[in-house]
Parts: sequence; C-alpha cells; structure tokens
Amino acid sequence: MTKVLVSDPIDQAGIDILSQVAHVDVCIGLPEQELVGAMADYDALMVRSGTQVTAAVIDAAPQLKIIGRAGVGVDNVDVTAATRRGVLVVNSPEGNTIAAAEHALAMMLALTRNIPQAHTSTMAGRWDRKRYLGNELYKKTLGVVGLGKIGAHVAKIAQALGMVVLAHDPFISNERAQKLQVRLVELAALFEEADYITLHIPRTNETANLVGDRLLKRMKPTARLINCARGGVVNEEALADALRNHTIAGAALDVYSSEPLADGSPLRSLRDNVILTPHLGASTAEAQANVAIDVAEQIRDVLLGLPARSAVNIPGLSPDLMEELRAHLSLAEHLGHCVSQLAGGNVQELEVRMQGELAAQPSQPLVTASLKGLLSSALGERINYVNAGLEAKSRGIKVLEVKDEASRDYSGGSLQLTCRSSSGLHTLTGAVFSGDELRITSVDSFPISVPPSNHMLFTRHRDMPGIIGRLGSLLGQHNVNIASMQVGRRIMRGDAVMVLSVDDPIPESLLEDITSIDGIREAHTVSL
Ligand SMILES: NC(=O)C1=CN([C@@H]2O[C@H](COP(=O)(O)OP(=O)(O)OC[C@H]3O[C@@H](n4cnc5c(N)ncnc54)[C@H](O)[C@@H]3O)[C@@H](O)[C@H]2O)C=CC1
Ligand SMILES: O=C(O)C(=O)COP(=O)(O)O
Repeated sequence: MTKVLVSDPIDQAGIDILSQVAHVDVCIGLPEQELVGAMADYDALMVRSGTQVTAAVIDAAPQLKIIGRAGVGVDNVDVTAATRRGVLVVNSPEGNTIAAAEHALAMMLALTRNIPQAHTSTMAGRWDRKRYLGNELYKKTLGVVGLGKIGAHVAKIAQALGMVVLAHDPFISNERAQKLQVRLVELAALFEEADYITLHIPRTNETANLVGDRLLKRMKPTARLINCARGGVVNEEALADALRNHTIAGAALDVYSSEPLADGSPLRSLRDNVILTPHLGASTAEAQANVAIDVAEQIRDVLLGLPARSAVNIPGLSPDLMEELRAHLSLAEHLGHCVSQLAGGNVQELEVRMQGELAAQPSQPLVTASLKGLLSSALGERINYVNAGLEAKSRGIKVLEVKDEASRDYSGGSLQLTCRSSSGLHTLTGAVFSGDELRITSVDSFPISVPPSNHMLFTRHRDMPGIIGRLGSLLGQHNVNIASMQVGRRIMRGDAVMVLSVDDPIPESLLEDITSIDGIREAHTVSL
C-alpha cells in the first residue's frame, strides 16, 4: 500500500487528491527525531516551511520517492541529500505568488501608517493622533531586491500606487526590467536611493546575511525595510540596532533566521518602528488551496509513474520535453547500459555526442539518461534521473557533451556514446526509427543495425570464412538459441564485429570458450 506523510498543515483539497492513490497520514509538528522514526515505509512526504527535511529524515526513508513542498522556498529541504538518494523534490513555484506579494504590500502600508501600533493604542483607550503621523507611498521610490514572480507583482502594484520602482536582480535582463518599467541598479545604490526596500529573494549561500550593517547604513533615516522573503537574508542583530538607534524609519518582517522567532530575539524588544508577523506570506485560503492541489497532483503523478511538472532537482526536464524526447531518452539509457558492459572495468569518462537533428535538443536530459543507463549495471533501481549526474560526479566520471549538427546519418538524428574505462574504450551509436523503434547502428564505428534486446553478445573478430559457423555451433552445443545475428565490417578480410541477440544469458564459461575461437579478439555479453 502506497503511503504518504503530510507533516505540515495542507489544504484538504490536496489531501483528497493524495487519497486517490495512497494512504495518507497527517502528523503535524513532529520533532525531527520522531519524524526520522516515522519515515520507514512512506513513499512520499508533503511539507510546507515548518518541517525541516534533513538528510537524517531522508536517509530514514528507504521507500521515499518524492518530497513535495507546498510552496516556493525549498531551503527547509536538504535537496542535495534527496538528490543523492534519487528522491525527487517538487514545489509550487506560482501557487502563493499573489498572497506573498500582497502580504509585502500590506506590510509596507501598515508600516508607513503605523497601523498595528495605532490599533493597539486605540484599543487601549488612548487617542494618539499626533504620535502616529505617517508617510505616503505616492511618488516615493520602492527598491525591489529580487525581481522574480513576487517581486515583479509587488512592483506592478506599487506603480499603481504612484511609486517609482528600482530593482536589483543579477539574473534579470534589462529588457525584462524595461518591460516592467523598472530601473535596474546596483544593490548599494538601491539602498541609498529607495524610500522603501522590499526583499523577494531565496535564502542561498549568496543571499545569507545580505542585508547587514553595511547596507543598513546606506539607507536614508526616513527609509523602511520589508522582508517577506526569507529570514537569514537580513542580519537581525544589525537591523535591531538600526531600528533602536533610529538610523532607519522602520522595518516589517514576516520571516526570520530561525522560526518560530526566538523569545530572546532583539526584534521582540522593539516597539513603534517594527511590525512582525509569523511567516504569513502564503497564508491565504486561495494560496493554500493552490499550492496543496499543485503539489498533491505532482506527488500523485510521480507515484503513478508519470513525470512531475515542477521538479527542483532534475534540471531542464519538463514533462513536455520528457514526452518529446521519450524515445531518445530510452535509446540513451539502452546505449549507456550497453556501452558500460562493453567497456567493463572502472568507467572513467563518457562522451555523449548528439548528432544531426538531435543536436538541436537540450543536452541535459540526454546526458542524464545516458548516465542512468551507464550506472544502472552497478546501481540498479537506485539510479534515476534525479541522482544520475550526482552519482557520476561522486564516482569521478568525466562527462563530455558534444553537439554535432553536421552529421546527417539518420532522420531525427543519432546518439553516440563513447565510454573510456580502465579496460579500454568502446563506442556505440544508436537512432530512433519509425514507430519509435530503437536501433544500435554502429559498434566501435562498425556499421550494424540491431534493436537492443535483453541478452546480447558482441564480438570483435577477423573477417574470415568459418568464424560465424564456429560461433553458431558452439552456442548450439550449449543450447543457446540465436534470435538474430548481424555482422558489421568496414573492409573485406579486415576486422569486423558481430552482434547476436540470444534467448538466454550466456554464462561466463561459455564466454571464455567463445573468446578462444580462432579469430575472435573480444567477446562481451550485455544484459538489458
Ligand atoms: N513569506 C512567505 O510566506 C513566502 C516567502 N517566499 C519567499 O520569496 C522568495 C521569492 O519567491 P519568488 O518570487 O516566487 O521566487 P523567484 O525565483 O520567482 O524570484 C526570486 C528572484 O530572486 C533573484 N535573486 C536570486 N539571488 C539574488 C541576489 N543575490 N540578489 C538579487 N536577486 C536575486 C532571482 O534572480 C529571481 O529573479 C522565495 O524564494 C521564498 O523564499 C515565497 C512565498 C511565500
Ligand atoms: O512558499 C514559500 O516559500 C513560503 O515561505 C511559504 O511558507 P509556508 O508554506 O506558508 O510555510
């Protein structure tokens, strides 16, 4: 029975989708050790930001196939550990964009008009009309750090409020910024010029503590900072000092370096110029339904053997591309599996050469599929599209990608894998024929045309009379039935290759006898 664990609050719509294909357990707020102890037989885990999916949690789940993050940021998931284990990580890149953007705008408006403080004061019986004099956003400058989905929506609404918008985002083009009517500037300039600064960046090694003393000191004393992106991006000690010393006018935070916010946080000792909310950016009914449905559908699909649409740890492989390349991905896996067995020994290098029309396709998926095939002899089911690249890297296998558009051997192009191992070098080429029929079209540059089959025998031999007969007789003596046989040669009486499809595996002892036939230089068995 397929089992899914939901360890953070997830909208019922998502639970209902999961329940179509699995038994669903909802266990909210488990401490890490209890979560580790609970993972043994779960096939999928669904979380938000509350669960820390550590390597220990992942390693305690031998059945785990997918981790679904019902939201954007996956910094609470050890993605490297998941990838190493071949566990897919998916998220919902757009499900809570509007919610988070509107929360940032709400925080900016509340901050500039002192709404929480004025509310508390009025509820306490006071009538402080002078104390809570605010500022208008109209004609003020907003600095957006991170002009992605949320940042861009915040910019659009701010412009509707009459604000001028600057942005800093090293990965956004000037064309994109111009289209958004936003001026791209350096980070320091943004902090100097903006009246309001809003952060919409992920927490990465590069963004950790990005906003500290240095940038805070560049802010105008009338400027305000909003962070509804990720804690840890802002140095909270430095911010508390700036607020306490009134070197900036205020700050509104929804996220913190560690959550829940510690009782002893310096932010808790501030009053009039700070607003704190408990990571509410995505907490709207609409967003929670969106992300729950989005991620539950992906978990369901993956458990049914279908591709996921928002995989975090399979770069460049969208479902559409997977469908378009399906036959060539299968060819790559077969060639990888075959060439690793031909090469034998310790694989040192794999060259993946995309030829003809195939060279126009993105290389990543075909390289990943080739590596999956190459390593499947050693790793079996443990290798997949998620971890093939990481496993190859961890084994020190050098991977070369070559695109050869000039080659015009087959319609649809062809794929050539060259594997260098401690035992030598072998090259296999293949193509996809009509009806998605896979064919191996050359072995070590000798032309053949055979479909990959479960049990194959490859020989390298001298092209001379009688050798085929002797091989056939030997196999017959050992009751090995030949399903097909092809010989490939470049010149008469030179070297040649033979590829046989046989009904049964060829034992090692028989392989030794085959290799001892006069004229046969090499013989390799390949089992798919
Ligand atoms: N408070 C909350 O509940 C929520 C918080 N978030 C946070 O907001 C972040 C942004 O979300 P989206 O806009 O959907 O992501 P996104 O990926 O669409 O945009 C992030 C942008 O940040 C930019 N960026 C990355 N590193 C940068 C750097 N060093 N300096 C400047 N820009 C940089 C990227 O180029 C990208 O354009 C998420 O990573 C998540 O951490 C998202 C949703 C809800
Ligand atoms: O989507 C994100 O990145 C968020 O931070 C939302 O967090 P949550 O799912 O509300 O715990």
